[in-house]
Amino acid sequence: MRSYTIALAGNPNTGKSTLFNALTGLRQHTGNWAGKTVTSAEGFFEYDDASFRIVDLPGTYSLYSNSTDEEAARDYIIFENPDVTIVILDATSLERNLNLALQVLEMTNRVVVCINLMDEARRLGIKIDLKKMQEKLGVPTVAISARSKKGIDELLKQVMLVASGAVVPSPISITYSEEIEKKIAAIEPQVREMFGTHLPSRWIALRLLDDDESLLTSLKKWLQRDQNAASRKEVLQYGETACH
Ligand SMILES: Nc1nc2c(ncn2[C@@H]2O[C@H](COP(=O)(O)OP(=O)(O)OP(=O)(O)O)[C@@H](O)[C@H]2O)c(=O)[nH]1
Ligand SMILES: [Mg+2]
Repeated sequence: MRSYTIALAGNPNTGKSTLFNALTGLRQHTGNWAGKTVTSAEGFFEYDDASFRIVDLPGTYSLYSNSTDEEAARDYIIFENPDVTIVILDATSLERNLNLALQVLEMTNRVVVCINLMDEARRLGIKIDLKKMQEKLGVPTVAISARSKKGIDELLKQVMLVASGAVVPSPISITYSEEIEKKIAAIEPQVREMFGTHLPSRWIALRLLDDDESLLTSLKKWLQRDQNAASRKEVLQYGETACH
């Protein structure tokens, strides 16, 4: 059976845990304030002959290093490399929520945008042009009401397409000022040389330009872990050859 990992990212209070519970049958706490997710919970479900591990990340407004929540969510998306990141947006405050979506899209193209609380938006008379949003963002975009479990099937269908590689999204790419773009162009090749294609080099170059100390620490840890993994592999290979 194929198995995939999904991360759930989004602003606080957008219904991530409600969706997580609907998919896994678990009971992550939900609700205003008291229900805030503080650590990443994980659960499992099956869909279309595949098994999915799903990680409910803490809600964040951004993925810069403003808090341990933001660092945890950022590190998960960058270093754990989930097959799909679902970004959940609150349909009633899309403008604010899209900020986080754009940040995730700079980190990975394996994203499905999920607009939740559609029932609430409808009640408030808010209309959302899904097709246009999908065109602009460049990734599959679906609308759901997690609390009443509406739209979940379509969401899973899109998640499966991205997870399996049947759909390879090409997200909107943000162009910065000439000055910043020049600096990115100078740094990015070195970043790529150091981290290969495992990590998003343009995004890392941007964070380095921003002097993101916490990301630097995480990158060092990752390199260490990676080097350890490489040397473990070498030892194992050596052991195997020695045994034959
Ligand atoms: N009307 C409506 N309310 C919803 C929907 N989905 C979730 N909610 C409500 O929104 C509130 C927040 O939901 P949670 O699932 O706890 O949100 P969260 O994103 O996990 O929040 P954090 O863990 O703080 O980031 C709860 O009161 C939910 O019942 C929905 O589709 N419609
Ligand atoms: Mg939660």
